[in-house]
Amino acid sequence: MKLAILGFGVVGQGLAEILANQCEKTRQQTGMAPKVVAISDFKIGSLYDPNGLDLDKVLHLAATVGSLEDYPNSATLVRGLDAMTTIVQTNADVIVEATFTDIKTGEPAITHCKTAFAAKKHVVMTNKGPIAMAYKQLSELAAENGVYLGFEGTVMSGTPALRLARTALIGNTFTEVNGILNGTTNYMLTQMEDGMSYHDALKQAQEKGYAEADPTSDVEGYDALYKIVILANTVMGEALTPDDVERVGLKTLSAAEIQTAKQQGKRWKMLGTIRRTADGMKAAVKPILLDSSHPLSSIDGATNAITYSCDLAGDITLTGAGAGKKETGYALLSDLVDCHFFMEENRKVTNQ
Ligand SMILES: NC(=O)C1=CN([C@@H]2O[C@H](COP(=O)(O)OP(=O)(O)OC[C@H]3O[C@@H](n4cnc5c(N)ncnc54)[C@H](OP(=O)(O)O)[C@@H]3O)[C@@H](O)[C@H]2O)C=CC1
Ligand SMILES: N[C@@H](CC=O)C(=O)O
Repeated sequence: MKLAILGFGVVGQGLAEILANQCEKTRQQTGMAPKVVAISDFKIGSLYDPNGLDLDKVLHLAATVGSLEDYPNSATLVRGLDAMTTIVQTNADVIVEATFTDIKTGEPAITHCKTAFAAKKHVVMTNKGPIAMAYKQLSELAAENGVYLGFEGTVMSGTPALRLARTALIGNTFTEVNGILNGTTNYMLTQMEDGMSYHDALKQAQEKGYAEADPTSDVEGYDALYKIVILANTVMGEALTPDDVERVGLKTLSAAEIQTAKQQGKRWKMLGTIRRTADGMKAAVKPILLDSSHPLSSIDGATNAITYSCDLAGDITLTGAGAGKKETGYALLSDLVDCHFFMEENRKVTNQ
């Protein structure tokens, strides 16, 4: 499995660290032996070596100088390829899409996916744009081209919120889904309950690698809205679009309201909700005041949680990291393992 990583920020580096340190363990467990052949990033630079890149050197340069310029030259090394050229002209068979999530168009990541599929390359991604804006089209294109499309990290980072619903809970109809789906705002709310200012709490969330490149996406609720749309489309089988979701940002909540709630033993949470009703699907992302008895009220920091209300299995709640370098890198690893099994299955069918 030869990988090209598009976007080498928090998440791209999170995956590279896991591959550099724990690849042997994964190989023993699954038989998967990935090699990173290309990295393409606006900020840090781009490298391609068809024989594979030295991840320890790449990660050292990223951490110390924030540039890949000093990566050693070799007869096979190519520098400076942009994302599209990396997809089309390298020998990578799996594209890892970890560029920024554009909340208006989902581009250029949607085009990255389409280009990869046309070139018969698999895609795994944490970028929410393509799945929120074009899931149906992209999943159909992937199927037509016989390639894998993985997107576990788009909702709740490395906590397997999508895989749980799409595999372990199969056979249920989800009547309602409720979740704390944004790590940044939950982290901010937790800090603000302890008296920190809105701006300091946001700054800390950014420093910890939780926030989007443009944190407006987190605090105004767009990031959680995208996740609600992804859940509706990929788990509930409902073609909801971003315009179908009511959205109220965190800024509408004052520090005084957060403190008053605390004194009353209650907590404000940015809650994402999708409900099946007699009038169709109702979806929203907004601050909601929860009693301490509510199952989602005790969720602190960058932790996320989701409750699937199932017609057969009842209410099932999953809690875990909603953001972070290692955690989101792990989400990509879990998709790569799934992709590896998909590739193995295809190989078997072709050889029969
Ligand atoms: N951080 C997290 O915990 C999580 C993040 N995600 C998603 O994963 C993706 C990556 O997040 P994260 O790593 O935190 O973001 P970062 O901003 O840390 O890294 C993204 C990197 O991609 C570069 N980039 C942007 N567009 C392109 C492009 N077209 N071609 C090449 N490089 C590009 C950026 O450069 P520049 O800065 O110059 O634009 C930046 O270096 C996002 O879509 C995010 O929504 C999902 C789950 C959790
Ligand atoms: N910015 C997002 C990152 C994960 O999707 C968040 O804070 O949850």
